[in-house]
Amino acid sequence: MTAPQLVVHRDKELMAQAAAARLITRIVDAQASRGTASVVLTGGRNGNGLLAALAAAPARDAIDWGRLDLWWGDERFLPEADPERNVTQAREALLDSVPLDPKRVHAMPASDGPYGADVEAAAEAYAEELALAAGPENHGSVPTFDVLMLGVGPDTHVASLFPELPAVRETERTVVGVHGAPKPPPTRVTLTLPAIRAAREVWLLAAGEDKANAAAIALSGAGEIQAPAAGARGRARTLWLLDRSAASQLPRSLYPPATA
Ligand SMILES: O=C(O)[C@H](O)[C@@H](O)[C@H](O)[C@H](O)COP(=O)(O)O
Repeated sequence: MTAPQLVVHRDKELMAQAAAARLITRIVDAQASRGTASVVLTGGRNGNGLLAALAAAPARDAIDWGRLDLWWGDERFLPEADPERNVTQAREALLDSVPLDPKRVHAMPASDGPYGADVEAAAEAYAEELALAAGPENHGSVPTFDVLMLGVGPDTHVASLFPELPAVRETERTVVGVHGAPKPPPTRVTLTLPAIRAAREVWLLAAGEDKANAAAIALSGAGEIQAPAAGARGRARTLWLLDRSAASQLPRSLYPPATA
C-alpha cells in the first residue's frame, strides 16, 4: 500500500478549489490515455464542496462528461427523494449541471428502491454492478477507479466505515450494509476497505478544525480498525488534501515541506 502524501492548503475553500482542479487534470489524463475515466464520489461537506468548486471551475468542460463513470463510496440508506442522500446532494452541487451519461452515474440503491428496506440486498446489488463493470485486469471485483475520494469524519471514519464496527473489518466483500452508524442516518451502504484499496488513487479530504485530531490519529500509525482512514490507501497514490486547520495537530515531521 502506498504511503500517504500530504498537501496542506490555506483554508477549506482553497482546498476545495485546488482539489477540483486536481480532479479535472486527473480525469482528462485518464480519458486521454484510456478513453474513459472512473471516479468514486464521497458525501459530506468537504466532498460536496469539491463538487461545487468543480462546477464553478473554468476548465471543468475539459472533461468529456459523457465518458465518465461515477460511483459512490457510501450512501445513506434513505428514500430516493430524501435530500440527505449523497447522490441528491451531488446532483445539486454538480451532476445536474453537466452532460453526464445517465447510464454511467451509478447511484447506490435507495431504501424505497427495488430492494426495499433490505440494505444487505441493496449492498449485494451494488457489488454486482461493480463486478459487471470490472475488467479482467481487476480480478472481477471492482473496476479500476482512477480516483476514489473520501471525506474524513472527526472519529476517523471514511465512507461509512466507522471505528470498530463490522464493516471496517470486512476483508472479502466489496460492498456491505451498515446498521447503527454513529453518524446519522444509522443505516447505510458502503464500499469496504478491499474495494477502496483497489483504486489507483485514494484522496482523503479533510478541512476544518474538527478534523485535526482525526488526521493526526490516522496519519500517526493507528490501525485501520480503530482509525478507518488509516486503511484508506490507493494502489498508486494515497493523497491527503487538508487545510491548515485540519493539519494543525499533525506532528511537524508529517507536515509537508514548504506548503501553506
Ligand atoms: O455519508 C457521509 O456522511 C459521508 O460519506 C461521510 O463519510 C463523510 O464524508 C464524512 O463524515 C465527512 O463529512 P464532512 O466532510 O461533512 O465532515
